[in-house]
Amino acid sequence: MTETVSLSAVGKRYGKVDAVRDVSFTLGAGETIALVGHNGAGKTTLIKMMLGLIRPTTGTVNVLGEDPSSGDFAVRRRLGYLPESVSFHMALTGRETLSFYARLKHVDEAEIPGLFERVGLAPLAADRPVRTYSKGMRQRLGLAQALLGKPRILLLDEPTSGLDPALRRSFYDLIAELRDKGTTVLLSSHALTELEGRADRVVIVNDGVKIADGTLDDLRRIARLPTRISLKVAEGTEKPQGINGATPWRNLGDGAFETDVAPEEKIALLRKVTATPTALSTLSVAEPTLDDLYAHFLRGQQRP
Ligand SMILES: Nc1ncnc2c1ncn2[C@@H]1O[C@H](COP(=O)(O)OP(=O)(O)OP(=O)(O)O)[C@@H](O)[C@H]1O
Repeated sequence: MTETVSLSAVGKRYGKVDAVRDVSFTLGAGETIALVGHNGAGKTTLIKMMLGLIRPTTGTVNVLGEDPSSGDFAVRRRLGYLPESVSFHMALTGRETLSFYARLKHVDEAEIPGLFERVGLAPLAADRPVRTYSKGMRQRLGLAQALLGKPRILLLDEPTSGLDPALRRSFYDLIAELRDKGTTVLLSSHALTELEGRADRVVIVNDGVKIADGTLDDLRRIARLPTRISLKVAEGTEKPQGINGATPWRNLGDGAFETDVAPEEKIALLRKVTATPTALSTLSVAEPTLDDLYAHFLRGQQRP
């Protein structure tokens, strides 16, 4: 995978605050990465260093082969950024807003109508002042602004806050389309559940330090959290063999049972309980969620 962004031992200190400490990771072309962390964990600071808006106190940042804070405009043109709180000039229309950013970025304004379509802002909305936009519409205008100039790298800070479920879905469809075209997409978010299955990789930061980095499967392997198996015994049948075995099951009443099983024992147990399929009326297997993994890695870091 072609590397587009690389951070090596990066640190950022604001006065007495160590906002980021010794963080290293790389991002690749066509990769969607979730940057996850509590409020104040250092996510925005990391994004601003990739944009060249602030310089690291220690370490180096490399974007498309250049130092983004060197003032080289060519690199910044290839970056799209959606800040956490988008604020536009309320008196300008959506179209005027995008024209303004297109001129700033030296991008051909012919792109603008296509962008309105792409982010689902109707042509009518384009000519209305931004003050009449809903929060979701402003967010979409922000995304259109970030997409100006067909960036190779998109840095999106909390991009789906303010979007309703339907808009979130269309937002992620758009992200998938961009990824297929080779764009690097970094999404900073607290909305862990919606990132599952959408981000190729997850980078977790806490208190300025990177505490985990990998695909969801990698993180599951490292965390070794149990899988929850829940089932219901079909009425009038004997309990399946696996329920009488060594595994401790919680009896939830009404024929329902659940247990948490270690990753390496999961398949063998499933084999046992499904040996007589007619003995079960329901069966579900829940792998640890990104929320569970996040909590696990935070706990690990807090251990002395
Ligand atoms: N300009 C600044 N001056 C002083 N401290 C700052 C500045 N910017 C950020 N910080 C501090 O650096 C730390 C990291 O902040 P940052 O905004 O990067 O976190 P974040 O993960 O983006 O948080 P959130 O999810 O709330 O946006 C926080 O303790 C914050 O108070």
